[in-house]
Amino acid sequence: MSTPHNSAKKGDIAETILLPGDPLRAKFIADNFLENPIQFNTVRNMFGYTGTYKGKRISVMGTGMGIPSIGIYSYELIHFYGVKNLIRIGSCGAIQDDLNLYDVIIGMGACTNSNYAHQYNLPGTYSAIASFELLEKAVSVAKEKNIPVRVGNILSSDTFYSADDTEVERWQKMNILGIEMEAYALYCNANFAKVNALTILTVSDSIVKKEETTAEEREKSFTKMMEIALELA
Ligand SMILES: O=P(O)(O)O[C@H]1O[C@H](CO)[C@@H](O)[C@H]1O
Ligand SMILES: O=c1cc[nH]c(=O)[nH]1
Repeated sequence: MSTPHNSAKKGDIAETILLPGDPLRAKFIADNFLENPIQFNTVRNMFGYTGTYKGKRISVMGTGMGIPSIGIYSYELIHFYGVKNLIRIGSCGAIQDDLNLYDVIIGMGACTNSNYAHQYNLPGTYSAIASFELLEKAVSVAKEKNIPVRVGNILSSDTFYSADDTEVERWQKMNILGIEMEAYALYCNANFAKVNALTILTVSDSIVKKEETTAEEREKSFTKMMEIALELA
C-alpha cells in the first residue's frame, strides 16, 4: 500500500518517527545517527528512512514547510502507516530576548494564525498541545544529557514573511517563545487520532536580536534536538 505522497509499504515505517521540515535534515539524521537505514520514500524528494538507534526501530522523514504540508504527511503516517509517536524537529525564530541561536525549545502547546482546526467544526478555539508522555520523557532525556531546554508555547504561522510587522510584538507579550510553521497541525492531527506528538525546535534565528544561522547550519548542525528526539523511541 502506498499513498499519493509516500511510496512506503505498511510495516516499512516505525511506530516512532522524527519529522524535520527539511528532507535533507532527514537524510543527515539517517546518514549520521541511524544504524542500517533503509530509504522508504523519495516521492517529491520528501526523503524518509527507517533504521535503528541504540537497537530501537525508528524512522525519520521530511514534512516540507507549512501546515498543509505537515498536515498531509502526518495524517498519512498516522492513518495509513500506524505511526504512534510523531516528533517534529524543526527550526524556529526566537521572539524572547533571553533566547539565543542554537537554544532548544520544546513546544508544550502551539498557537496559530491558521484555519487548520476549522475542519473540526468546534464551537470555540482549539488549544493544540503536545503529548505529556513524550514531553516528560524529552525533558528528562535533556536533563540526563545536560542539554538546557525551554518548554513553553510556540506559534505555528502560515507566513514566513508577514505583511504586518507589528504582530511579533503581540505574540511576544503572550510569552510565545518562537515562531515556526507546522506544530499546530501536527498536534491537531495527533490529538484527533489519539496518538502522541511533540515538537522540539532549535533557534535558527532571533527575530528580536536580528541574528541568524545559515541554511547549511539549519540542515546539519542542530544535533542537540536530534539527540533528544532519537531517545524517544
Ligand atoms: O526547519 P523546519 O523544520 O523546516 O522549520 C521551520 O523552517 C521553515 C521556514 O524556514 C518552516 O518549515 C519552519 O517551521
Ligand atoms: O518559521 C520560521 C522558522 C525559522 N525562523 C523563523 O523566523 N520562522
